[in-house]
Amino acid sequence: MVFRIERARVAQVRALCAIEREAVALFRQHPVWPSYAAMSIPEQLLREGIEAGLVWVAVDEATARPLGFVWLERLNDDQVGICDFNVLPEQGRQGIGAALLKHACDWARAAGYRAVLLGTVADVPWNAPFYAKHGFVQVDKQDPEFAFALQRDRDNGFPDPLRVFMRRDLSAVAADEWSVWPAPAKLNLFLRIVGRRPDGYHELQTVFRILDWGDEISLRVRADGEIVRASELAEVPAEQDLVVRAARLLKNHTGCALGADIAVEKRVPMGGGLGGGSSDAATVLVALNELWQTGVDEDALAELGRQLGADVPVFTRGRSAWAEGIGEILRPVSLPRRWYVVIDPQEKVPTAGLFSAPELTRDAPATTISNFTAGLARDNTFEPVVRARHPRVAAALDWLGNHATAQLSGTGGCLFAEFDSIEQARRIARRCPEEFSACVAEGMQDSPLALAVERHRRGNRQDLS
Ligand SMILES: C[C@@](CO)(OP(=O)(O)O)[C@H](O)COP(=O)(O)OP(=O)(O)OC[C@H]1O[C@@H](n2ccc(N)nc2=O)[C@H](O)[C@@H]1O
Ligand SMILES: Nc1ncnc2c1ncn2[C@@H]1O[C@H](COP(=O)(O)OP(=O)(O)O)[C@@H](O)[C@H]1O
Repeated sequence: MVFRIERARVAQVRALCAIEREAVALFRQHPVWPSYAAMSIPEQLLREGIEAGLVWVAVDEATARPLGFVWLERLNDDQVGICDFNVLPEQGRQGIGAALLKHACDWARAAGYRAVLLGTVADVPWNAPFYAKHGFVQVDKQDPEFAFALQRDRDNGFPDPLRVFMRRDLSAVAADEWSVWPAPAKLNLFLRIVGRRPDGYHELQTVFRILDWGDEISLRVRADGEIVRASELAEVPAEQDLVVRAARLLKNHTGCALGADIAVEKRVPMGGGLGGGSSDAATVLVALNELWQTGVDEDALAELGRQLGADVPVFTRGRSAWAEGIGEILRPVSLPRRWYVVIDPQEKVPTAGLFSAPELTRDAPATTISNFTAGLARDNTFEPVVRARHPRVAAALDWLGNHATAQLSGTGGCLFAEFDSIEQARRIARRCPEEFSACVAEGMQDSPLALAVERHRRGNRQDLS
């Protein structure tokens, strides 16, 4: 069997759940069976894992049929856990499990995590002994970090003596190895155009909320000084790609002699008003500044970002913020913990075209942070223009508007609604009509990029000490 490992897709959720049922059936004669038989993977959770890029699948090279998968979860800023891991029993003994496990651990290390943890069954060869063969060591299960998992076992009737927890430590990545960095999406929680500058650019007021969901950038330092894009992006030649332009800009600004290979895993719809391209650029600026050790400070990185696009500085600074000017005058705002259903109506909405629309309101009344915080400013100046010009976006706004307060992000076409709990958001996302796509994301105070920078720095410091 020739197989390859790739990131799982949402369309594979059912197939992965079926693999889990088959793999679990191996425990039919085992004391854990009653608790395993009663449980199955909640499809929505697996779907969210896939959207977060935390699930990898082994597929048959010839037929693309899924043969096994591994699913990681973030436990805290420095550790990931293996949430689930299964290979079809008929495909055992071909190295599929070992390859999946290696892939997941390699990714965690490249993302700066310091350890992978898991809970498994002590006495079957394909569980604890398999992990031991791949570098995992048993840890004290009375450690408070496992209290939650042990309680869950008790609730599910899992026999306690058969449970073991294991851990594999990871070393920090060197600059000439691939490292991975998040490029989170943003929402505009409101957006008003309050004026126009002599150069034609529009003055706006907005609140950028950074999400825990977005693209992923892989970087590897090159000694030859070249900037090389190692992934394809539909309709965007390498020279115009914001990630290449960001790397060149930082290189020219600092005179750094090093180069970089850059690969982008795109998840954020392009031109959707979620700032995906801007965030990719910001991540390249911030992460290369770490890897090249060029020491550019936060203000100077934001200024470089501004040269690439109005939305870039909020991502380099890495905090949800109130914004004015063309989006570059930023003030951090403290926002309550909220979850969002983000809908992609799958319609391209051109930003420049909307800014030049004659019917656009360009003199909306300016508001204040306290009005926004009091819930008095939730409008988006572009919404009526986008509604009139883009019927699919209007239909998506109407659908979401039947369940919650629907808002356009940026110039659209993506839209969202805000919820007090993740469960409420999931309930609505599940009902999304097939012609659109929906995902659930949490609003962040600090950007996942800022957290990743801290994680990589901690890792390097610990390895040095
Ligand atoms: C309006 C926002 C809100 O987040 O929309 P989205 O792009 O996210 O939908 C952004 O500020 C957009 O930022 P960004 O997408 O980086 O815009 P840029 O590349 O700088 O500009 C694209 C074009 O939009 C127009 N433009 C953009 C920003 C602005 N404040 N006034 C403008 O008139 C200009 O014609 C410019 O050539
Ligand atoms: N790395 C990139 N990712 C996305 N878009 C890019 C990138 N580089 C250049 N672009 C161009 O920037 C445009 C706007 O991208 P994006 O930031 O995704 O949307 P928006 O500004 O609506 O939030 C895209 O349509 C594309 O032509």
